[in-house]
Order: sequence, then structure tokens, then C-alpha cells
Amino acid sequence: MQRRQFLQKTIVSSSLLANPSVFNQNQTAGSELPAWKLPDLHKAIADPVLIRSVELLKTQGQLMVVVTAQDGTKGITQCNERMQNLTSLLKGLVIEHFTGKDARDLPQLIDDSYRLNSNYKYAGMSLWNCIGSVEIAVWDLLGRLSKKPVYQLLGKPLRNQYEVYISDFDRGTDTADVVERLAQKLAATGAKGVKIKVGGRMRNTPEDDRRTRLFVPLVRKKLGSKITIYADANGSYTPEEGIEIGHMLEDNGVAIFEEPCNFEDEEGLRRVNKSLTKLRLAGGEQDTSLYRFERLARTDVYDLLQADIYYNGGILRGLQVAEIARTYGKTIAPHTPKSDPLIAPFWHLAAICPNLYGLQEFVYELNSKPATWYEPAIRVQGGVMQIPNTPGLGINYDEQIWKSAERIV
Ligand SMILES: O=C([O-])C(=O)C[C@H](O)[C@@H](O)C(=O)[O-]
Repeated sequence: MQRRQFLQKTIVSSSLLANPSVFNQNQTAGSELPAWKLPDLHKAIADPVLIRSVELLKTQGQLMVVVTAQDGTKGITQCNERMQNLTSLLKGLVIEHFTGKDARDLPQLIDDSYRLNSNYKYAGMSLWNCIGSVEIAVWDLLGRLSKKPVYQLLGKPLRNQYEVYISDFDRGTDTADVVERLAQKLAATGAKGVKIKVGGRMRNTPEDDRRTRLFVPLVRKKLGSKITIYADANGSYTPEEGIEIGHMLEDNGVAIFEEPCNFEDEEGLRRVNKSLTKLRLAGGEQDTSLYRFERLARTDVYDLLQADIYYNGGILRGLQVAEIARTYGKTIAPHTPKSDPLIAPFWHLAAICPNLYGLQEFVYELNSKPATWYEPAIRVQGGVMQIPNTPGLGINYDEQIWKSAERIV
């Protein structure tokens, strides 16, 4: 460990020990942790932005959060597939903390949604996914009202594009077929990296194990030595198995090993990380506690934190995870296996985040056609995703889709 890192670790840990009270009246939750320095939204937008309503609508087979301001301006986000099972939390716990409030007080509204009415008792992905979906729609609203891309409200832009890897979910046993499709996806997008699945997802049957040991060398052989390979176990292994498979991955030049063990087994994951010298260990997609992210970074459970922007409560909390990682000399690569409007909040985090690691996640289906109900078409060319510089999140929906929309909440 370098001296600078050691000092940073000591400073953060001792300030936490000196200040263990999470629910200090004057603090927002987690505010004693490293935090993203958000520019003053009251300066960026001179007049109050009163939120008239927060609705959950269904259209095009998707759930959408729509936040409407007093003047009728709307902020919109598509919701991830978890939301269909979380609507009672959204309705019963979250919406009231945004309606009638000034959207420029967004950090406070997020904290109120967690802290007030004992909502924190529901803390975890279910609550934070609801808060995050509203947060993201509010950013779209603020961006549209100020006629700026969201990233300009969040901080200083550092990039207007990023390189992607193709994230593949196929755990099929016809490994030659899976590898062939991977090669076609790389050829179609120009991406220089892939993420493949190893293990069986929270289990490792003999069949899963056989497949993994055949599949990884085949991917390397077929795609060649220049392609970056990430391997995602989705929590399949015991620590011992994780170490063994990790060595096999290292022998095949794999760069990242994601969630080798159950994501809750911090000690097991730390052991795997300690035993592997060439690989970086990555994880955090199910995690939603900023204190836990701090511990995951400080105690070297992971080298790379992968908070999901929706699951973890929105763009600001994603940036806070980035700051926590940065304090410990670590990087982030958010979990974002998307190729539709769900990718939009990530664009804005990517535009300003100083410690983004390597290639970023993108899903590409062979022969997919651009959707007709929003623009721009979300595509990668030459392995690169351009970050739109249009107002809000950068997605414009066809007005027609709202005519047939069903109101869910
Ligand atoms: O890192 C990833 O992209 C994943 O782990 C993908 C997963 O399949 C995730 O999206 C999920 O569990 O639905």
C-alpha cells in the first residue's frame, strides 16, 4: 500500500469512528463519507422548480417515471424491470417526498425519501431503486428547464464519449456457438472488449464448471489476444472455487473477475482478491449502502466498484460511490447492461467522473433495429459511445406514446 493511500484510509476511517452518528439532524445520510461536490442548483436555475406530480406510466411495454413541473415541463426516465414489483414502495413511500417540492433541492429530497417516515427501514435495492428512478427523472426535468445536458449541472465535463465492452449474458452450453456470436457482436460494434458469464449464477453445478473451463480458453483463442475479457460469475463460487477459477482466468489473460462469490460474503471475496495478483476484482451491482461501499473499497474487497445507478438511488449516489472509490485510489465501472433509454443516466455520470475504469458496459443484440418511439438511436460505432449534448438526459420520446399510456401510480 502506498503512503498516500494509507493516509487517506486513516483519515476516512478515523473521521467515521469519531462521528458514528448517521442520523444527525443536520446531516444528510452518509454525508460524513467522501461526497461529490455538486454545484449549487439554486445558482444554476434562478427560479424555483415546483414539482406538480410524479407518475408511473406504462407505454411501449415499459414503465416510465414522469415528473411534471408547475409550468408543465416534464422530466422522464424509463424504469428498469425491477420496478414492476416495487410500485407499492414508489407510491407509498417515495412520491410524497418529491411532489410540491422545489426540484433544485434534489439532494435533500433524496435524503428525505430515505430518512423521513422511517423509510430507512426499507433500505436496500427495493427502496433505492424507487428513489433513484424519480431522482433520474428529476435530473431530466432540471436539464430540460435549464436547456443543458444533465452533466453540465453535475460538475465539470471531462469527456464526450467513452469506449464500451459488449456485455453478453449467454450461459449456453454450445460454447462454440456463443463465441461465434460474440465475435459477430464485436465486428458489428467495433468494441474492443467483452464480458462473458462464468459459473451458473449463484451456483456452480458440475455442468456449469465444465462449460466455464471450456468456454474461457475458447473465447481467448477465437477473439485473439488484443480483446479485453471481463468474466462475470454472478456470485457462483465458494471462495476456494473462486480462487481456482480466478487462476484459470488469469492464465487466459482475463482482466476483470466480477462477483466470484455471493455479493454478501465480503470476507470470501476479500480472500479471492488477495489470492489473485493479475486480475482486478469487481462488484457492487446489488449494493446500496454508501457505508458498505466505503468498506468494500477500504478493505480491498474489490478493486473496482460497480454500483448500478438505478438500484443505488440515482446519479448523485453513483457519483458519491465514485468519490468513495477515488479516496482509496480505486475506480468505478457502473453496472449498466443496457442499450435503451435506461443507459441515459450513465452517460451523464460518465461525462464527469474522473475515475472511470477502462471500457464501459453496453449490450448489443445481433440484427437489432433502432426503436421508433425515442431518439437518438442508441448505438456504438468504432467501439465508442457518444454522449449526447442535448438538454436533460438526452432522450426525446415520440409524443404519440403518451396517448395510449396507462397510469400505474
Ligand atoms: O454485470 C452485469 O451486467 C450483470 O450481472 C447482468 C445481470 O444479468 C443483471 O443485469 C441482472 O441480474 O439482471
